[in-house]
Amino acid sequence: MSRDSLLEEFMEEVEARNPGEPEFLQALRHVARDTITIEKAHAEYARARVLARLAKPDRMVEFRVTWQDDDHRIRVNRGWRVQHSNAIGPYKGGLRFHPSVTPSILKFLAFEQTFKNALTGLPLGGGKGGSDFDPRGHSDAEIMRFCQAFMMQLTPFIGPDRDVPAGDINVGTREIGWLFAAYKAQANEFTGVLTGKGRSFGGSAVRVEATGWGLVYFTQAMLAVQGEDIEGKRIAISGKGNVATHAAEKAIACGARVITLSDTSGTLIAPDGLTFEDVAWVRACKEAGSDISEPPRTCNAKYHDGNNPWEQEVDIALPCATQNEIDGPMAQALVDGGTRYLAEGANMPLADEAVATIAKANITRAPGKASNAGGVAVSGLEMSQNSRRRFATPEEVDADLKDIMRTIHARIADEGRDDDRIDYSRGANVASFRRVADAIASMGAI
Ligand SMILES: NC(=O)C1=CN([C@@H]2O[C@H](COP(=O)(O)OP(=O)(O)OC[C@H]3O[C@@H](n4cnc5c(N)ncnc54)[C@H](OP(=O)(O)O)[C@@H]3O)[C@@H](O)[C@H]2O)C=CC1
Ligand SMILES: O=C(O)CCC(=O)C(=O)O
Repeated sequence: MSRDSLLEEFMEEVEARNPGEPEFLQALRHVARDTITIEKAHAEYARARVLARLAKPDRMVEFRVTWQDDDHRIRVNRGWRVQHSNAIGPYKGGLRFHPSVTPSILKFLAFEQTFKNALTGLPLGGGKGGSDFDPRGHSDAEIMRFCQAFMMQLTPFIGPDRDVPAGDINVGTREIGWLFAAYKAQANEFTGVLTGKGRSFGGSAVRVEATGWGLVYFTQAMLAVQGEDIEGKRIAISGKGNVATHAAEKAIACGARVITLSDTSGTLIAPDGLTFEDVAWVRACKEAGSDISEPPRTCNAKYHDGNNPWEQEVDIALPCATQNEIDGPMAQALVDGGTRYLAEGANMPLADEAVATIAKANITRAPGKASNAGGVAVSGLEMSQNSRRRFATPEEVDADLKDIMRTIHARIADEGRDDDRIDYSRGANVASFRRVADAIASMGAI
């Protein structure tokens, strides 16, 4: 049977079992396409039915989150935790609070997380969770009460050796503090049950910066293969959150010119490059819950309506906002603008049509499960620091982060090398699949 026939047979069954879950099926298909023949060729993997097992999360809990707003009215949201796989370590992955959150989105994120975490080389399984709660328009007190109510429901399912959540969209250090306090009060124990904590109560240095910085370290490794350097390169970045702003700052510090940042309303375009002060203002907008439509007079950028930062002439694109943010026409705009490298800061930021357009144009593309793994890698280091009860310095953590990103690059480049080009996506899927599959195949039928 050809690879395509094997894939279609496999996907047909999975699609029948997961109707109405397009994001989950999209992520699954990418991984299955690269690994289905590996499973077939490896008797132990085939016997263990690794792909069929990974096509279903170990467990998924859904709960009601009931909380009270400032007017004492009862509000009701939905919450979930998807525990995808603990084959190589406790479930690990972020929490997202956003009105777009659905079971399909959390299942795709948890699925990707299992493979990403395997690439870090650390003992971390994969999970993801969140709620359809929209923090926009709510007071700080309301967001705090929501976090407390959410953790009331989540507490029985997590623990430092069971499942260790962290932040994701709209869940930053502040929310982790409120979630941690609620867990601590209910469980009556102080453990490293969450990562991304404040430094004063067990958080790791550099966790806040790690995803964006790691993305730049990975990009530098990709460029080095071609004998190039990030200095002087023009970079388009989407998003205005944690990943986008820290990637922007690190890129500027390395001598690159960051031409864009964006949010759901519009895009900042700075033909000569944003400054550190500009990025700090963008971060302040995110923290204040405001948009970026009115940059200060000192800002190097002009604001444009519409969230499309991809029409500029740049060397490198770093999508750092959300899944499927780049569609086919946006990808074509990147091609037309001369982009040669794309590294994903967000999880699955390219729609299928965009993946095909970027591949056809021979743009070197790093998949999020590799290029944005720096965040969860430092989360893994935070877990170790919590267990040892000893903390590393920012310099030590940054050195470890660099080392992890370079090692991920080297492993997946090795796995994805094809004559004179590297298919980083295939490399990442195959390298992570082997690690998870080896563990699953060693554990019998459970
Ligand atoms: N935080 C982390 O450590 C990690 C995050 N990621 C991934 O990175 C991505 C960003 O996460 P993070 O930075 O933490 O989230 P944040 O909540 O800090 O920021 C997300 C930002 O993205 C903006 N945004 C959403 N959709 C779009 C869009 N279509 N176009 C432009 N901007 C958009 C939002 O704008 P607005 O303010 O208008 O809503 C928001 O400001 C997600 O895919 C996440 O899963 C991956 C690895 C680790
Ligand atoms: O640090 C973590 O555990 C989660 C990071 C995350 O959610 C991600 O990598 O997408």
